[in-house]
Amino acid sequence: MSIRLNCLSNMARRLNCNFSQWSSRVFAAEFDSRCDPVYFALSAQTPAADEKQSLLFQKLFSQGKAFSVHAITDDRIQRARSYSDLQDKLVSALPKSCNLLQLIAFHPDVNNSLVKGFFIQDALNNAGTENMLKDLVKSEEFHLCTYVSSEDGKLWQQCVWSQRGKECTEVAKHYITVAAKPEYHPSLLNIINTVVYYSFEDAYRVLQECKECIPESKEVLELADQCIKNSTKGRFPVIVIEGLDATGKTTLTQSLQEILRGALLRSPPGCLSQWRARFDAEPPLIRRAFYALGNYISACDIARESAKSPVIVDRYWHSTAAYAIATEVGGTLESLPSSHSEVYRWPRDLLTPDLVVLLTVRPEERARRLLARGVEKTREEAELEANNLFRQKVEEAYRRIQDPACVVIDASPSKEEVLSEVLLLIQKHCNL
Ligand SMILES: Nc1ncnc2c1ncn2[C@@H]1O[C@H](COP(=O)(O)OP(=O)(O)OP(=O)(O)O)[C@@H](O)[C@H]1O
Ligand SMILES: Cc1cn([C@H]2C[C@H](O)[C@@H](COP(=O)(O)O)O2)c(=O)[nH]c1=O
Repeated sequence: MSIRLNCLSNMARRLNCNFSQWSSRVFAAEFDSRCDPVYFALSAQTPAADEKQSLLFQKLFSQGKAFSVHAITDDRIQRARSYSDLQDKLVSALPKSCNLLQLIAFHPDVNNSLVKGFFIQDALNNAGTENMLKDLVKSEEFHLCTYVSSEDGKLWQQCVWSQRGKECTEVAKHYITVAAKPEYHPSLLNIINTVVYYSFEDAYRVLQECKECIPESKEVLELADQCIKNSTKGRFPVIVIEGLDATGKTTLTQSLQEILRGALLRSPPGCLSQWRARFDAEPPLIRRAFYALGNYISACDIARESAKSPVIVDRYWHSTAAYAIATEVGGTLESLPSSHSEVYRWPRDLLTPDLVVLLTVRPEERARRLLARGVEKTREEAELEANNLFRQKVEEAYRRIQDPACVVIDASPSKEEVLSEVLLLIQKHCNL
């Protein structure tokens, strides 16, 4: 009995922590990934009704009844998974008349303060939508906001609903005001140690926290436990080949292995293959920790093999960080962290290769190669094809990673030409 009470009070504390700071958050609603989000804040005081406010209200509230839902538990694993579940539920359960947008809530300049959620505009004011959303908050992992206007329609308020016992109750109400656009896209607040991990321990900790809800984590952790920490390179060179899908990495790495009589490794390593699909289905916090640990396990193999021969690696840290950053950062290419941002730094405890080559291919040629190959695509690969902006973001993030930075090669020419150019680079950088 006392254990159950403890659990309940812990849960209340977890929920309260995010909730108590709710009214000091800024909100960003993403209407179009190519434009800036629409920012708003909350106020206990009646704000002045001016033109900026009415433009904001038009954008937010002219498309029918509006709602928002956020996953609010303090447990980061539970929050990330609840958000994913919420997305799936909303996509499948909301009526067609609803517009579903991402709505993030954050404290400007406070790292890891970002809470993800959704803003829903229901053009047909379906009564069922509100009931369905109220049902959702029953689980206590979420809270729901409804939006109401003053009688003259000049002001709007956000009402927060939370489950109290058997009732879904209104627990707070604030005016909505315009908020200034922050200096950096708010998604940058949650990059470090949320989608990009800079040490073995940080990635390891995430999977440890998942042991209960994802039993496969234990097996991945066991493999990670076996790898030697801070493994260092042997006397032979280590060459990493990076690039978007279908830029020719497999083709080139196989040729290099033959010519240099080296070992060919990849990240994530083969020993993790059986769990890859399982972790690909998890939210970024968990999925990216899996890939990060994959690099440390690969590093162990690289250390061993580079004592015997040159080592060629098909994808490594650059891929892990570039895909994570590009997926997480909303908005345009300009929203990416600036070139010298700490998000592009190399983890201090990860074995550093001698040379990293980034293969770039003209988009039309890449599309031709993807089509010619015709194998099954991951969701990300499909997105890369469909979404030119995402492709540019991944490639730009690759180019910004430092120490070691990658050497960019145009891999659009023939296989033979690409190979000889990379061999020249290897000679220059690795004394081979
Ligand atoms: N230089 C080249 N010119 C023309 N076709 C190429 C060249 N390099 C590779 N290809 C072809 O493009 C396709 C993709 O190449 P490959 O599998 O080597 O890419 P990849 O980068 O390893 O892809 P992924 O990351 O998705 O595994 C293959 O059909 C391959 O034969
Ligand atoms: C290594 C690594 C890969 N990914 C993603 C990026 C692509 O969508 C696929 C490509 O993998 P493949 O094995 O080369 O076909 O996986 C990632 O997100 N993070 C990583 O560290």
